[in-house]
Amino acid sequence: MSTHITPNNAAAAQIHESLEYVTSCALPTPWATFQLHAFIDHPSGKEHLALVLGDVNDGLPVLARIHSECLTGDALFSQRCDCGAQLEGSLQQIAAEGRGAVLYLRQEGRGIGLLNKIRAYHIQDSGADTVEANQQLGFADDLRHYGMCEPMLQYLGIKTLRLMTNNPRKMDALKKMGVPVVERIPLILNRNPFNTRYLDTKAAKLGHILPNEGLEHQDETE
Ligand SMILES: Nc1nc2c(ncn2[C@@H]2O[C@H](COP(=O)(O)OP(=O)(O)OP(=O)(O)O)[C@@H](O)[C@H]2O)c(=O)[nH]1
Ligand SMILES: [Zn+2]
Repeated sequence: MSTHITPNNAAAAQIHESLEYVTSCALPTPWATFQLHAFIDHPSGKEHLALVLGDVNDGLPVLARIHSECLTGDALFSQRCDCGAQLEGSLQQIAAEGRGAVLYLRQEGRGIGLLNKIRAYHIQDSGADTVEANQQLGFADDLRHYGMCEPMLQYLGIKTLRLMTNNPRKMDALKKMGVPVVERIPLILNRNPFNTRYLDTKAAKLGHILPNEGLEHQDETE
C-alpha cells in the first residue's frame, strides 16, 4: 500500500512506532495555499505539523525548512530571536519555487518548553547569554531531537532535502538518521539590536554558521 498522500486519500494511520498521521487540510497563507498535515507523537502528545506545497514525492530534492516551535517569535512577533523571520522567509521561498515543505516541530525553547524558555529569558534579562541561562536552569544547551522527521518525510514521499538552516547540528542529526541533505541554504534574517547578542552566542557556542556583524553587544532587553 502506498503511503503517499493526496488530499482525498489521507487517512489516520500509525506510520512509526511512536508517530501517528492524523489528517490534513488546505492552509491558505499570504504567499501560497499549503497543504497542512498533522501528526501526533506518542506518548509525548506533541502535535507536529508539515506544510507542503506542490509535488514533493517525485524523487527530486525538496526545498525544506525544519523549524522548531518558538511561540514568542513565530506568533508573538518577538525580536529576541530570528525564528519568526525564518519561518516567514522559508514559507516565502517555498512559495516562490512553487514546491517545498516546512516541518513544524513542537520542541519549544530548544526542547525545554515554553515556561522554561520564559524562565531562561528572565535570567537573560539580568545579563546571562542563551546558553548560560539554560545551564543555570539545569538544562543542556540543546535538548532537541529530530527522530520524528524521518517518518514524517517518508510519509510525505520526500526523499532528499535542500535544507534552509544555519545549524550544522541539525544537518548532522538528519544525516545520522539517513535523511540525505544535498544542499544547505543559509537562512539569515532579522538581525536587530535585540537579538544580536543571541545570534553571536549561537555562532560562538552552538556552532551556527552566521556572519559576525561585529556589532557592539547590546542588552537583549534594551
Ligand atoms: N532555551 C532557549 N530556547 C530558545 C531561546 N531563543 C530561542 N529558543 C528556541 O530555539 C529554537 C530555535 O533554535 P535556533 O537555535 O534559533 O535555530 P535552529 O532551528 O537550531 O537553527 P536554524 O535552522 O538555523 O534556525 C526554538 O525552539 C526557540 O523557541 C533561548 O534563549 N533559550
Ligand atoms: Zn525564537
